[in-house]
Amino acid sequence: MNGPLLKVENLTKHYPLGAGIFKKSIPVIRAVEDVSFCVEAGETLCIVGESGCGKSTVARLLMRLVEPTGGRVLIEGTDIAGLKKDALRAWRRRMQMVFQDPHSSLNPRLTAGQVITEPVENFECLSRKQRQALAAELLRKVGMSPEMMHRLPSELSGGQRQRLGIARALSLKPSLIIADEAVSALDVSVQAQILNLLLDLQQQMGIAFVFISHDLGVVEHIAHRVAVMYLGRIVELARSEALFENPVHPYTEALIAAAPVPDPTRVRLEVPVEGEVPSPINPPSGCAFHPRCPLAVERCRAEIPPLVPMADGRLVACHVRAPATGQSAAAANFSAATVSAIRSP
Ligand SMILES: Nc1ncnc2c1ncn2[C@@H]1O[C@H](COP(=O)(O)OP(=O)(O)OP(=O)(O)O)[C@@H](O)[C@H]1O
Repeated sequence: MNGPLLKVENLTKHYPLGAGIFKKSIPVIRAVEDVSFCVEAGETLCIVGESGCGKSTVARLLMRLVEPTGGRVLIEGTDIAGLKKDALRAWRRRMQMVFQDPHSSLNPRLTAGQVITEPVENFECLSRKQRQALAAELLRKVGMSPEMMHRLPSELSGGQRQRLGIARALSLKPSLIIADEAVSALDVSVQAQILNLLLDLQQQMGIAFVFISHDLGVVEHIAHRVAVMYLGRIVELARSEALFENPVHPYTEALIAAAPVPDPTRVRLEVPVEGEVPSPINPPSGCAFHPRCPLAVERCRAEIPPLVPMADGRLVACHVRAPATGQSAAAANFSAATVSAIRSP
């Protein structure tokens, strides 16, 4: 395969606030603004940021559950917006989603076996025997006993329900799984089991993940690369180790400073982020982070900083820490191309 599995170019989503008849310009919620990134086969890209920064909207745009206001999503080079019925169905097999709340995302009237085989049966007819064999195989794959196939979701624990959601996502042998806060509702020990299961499945089946989380501990455990979002925009995109060892954007630095430190040898940064996330209806001028940023200068109030490539390949949008030079600004104008430059090996 040439090029990345998933390429997102300048993706934008604005939700109109009402439909005023007399107003020429309707106010909008700027949920996602000019977001670009790629995901390689077998890679995990985590998207992090505070509540409301647009993470779930990115997930919904990737799955084409909502239409973008601008930008494109390409799977193996094909723009999903242009796909017609059959091609869209075929593409949907390749990308599956695992949701935060396995309880509400599983049909309570179907047995675990039916939940697992339902997506496949949308594409092909299975005999009773084939259904049972598939359900048993996938239950084993996610560490559950095949006997569980006769249980209803309400008869399973939270961790078992999330395993079931993963088994269902695996049934179509996807190349990419979008996991939106997939472990947030679980106890810490169950979270660790599910994360390790996802890592094992990635190794066995070469699945790529876009993993959305607000929990930096989880992200550090599983990410190859991390995109940090603030008020709809990516402000830093870097390899995971580099990001956690040496965050460059002041917002990334503050997020890491505010996270609990499981490793006692790591020195906690001093200034956690203060203040509220501003409204996405009327975001601050220039860099949206400037009202909360200890480093803000006049330029931050006036100009939106472009994502600029740094010496180690990461991308940072900050006038102070990553000022755009003539050359880097030219590269940043082609942000999608720039993002491709730091694809995983
Ligand atoms: N269907 C919608 N209609 C209007 N506004 C929406 C809609 N969906 C999301 N938003 C708004 O878009 C912004 C981004 O929301 P989104 O759910 O993507 O953020 P998030 O980072 O996933 O937050 P959380 O971690 O709390 O789920 C928020 O201001 C939200 O209120």
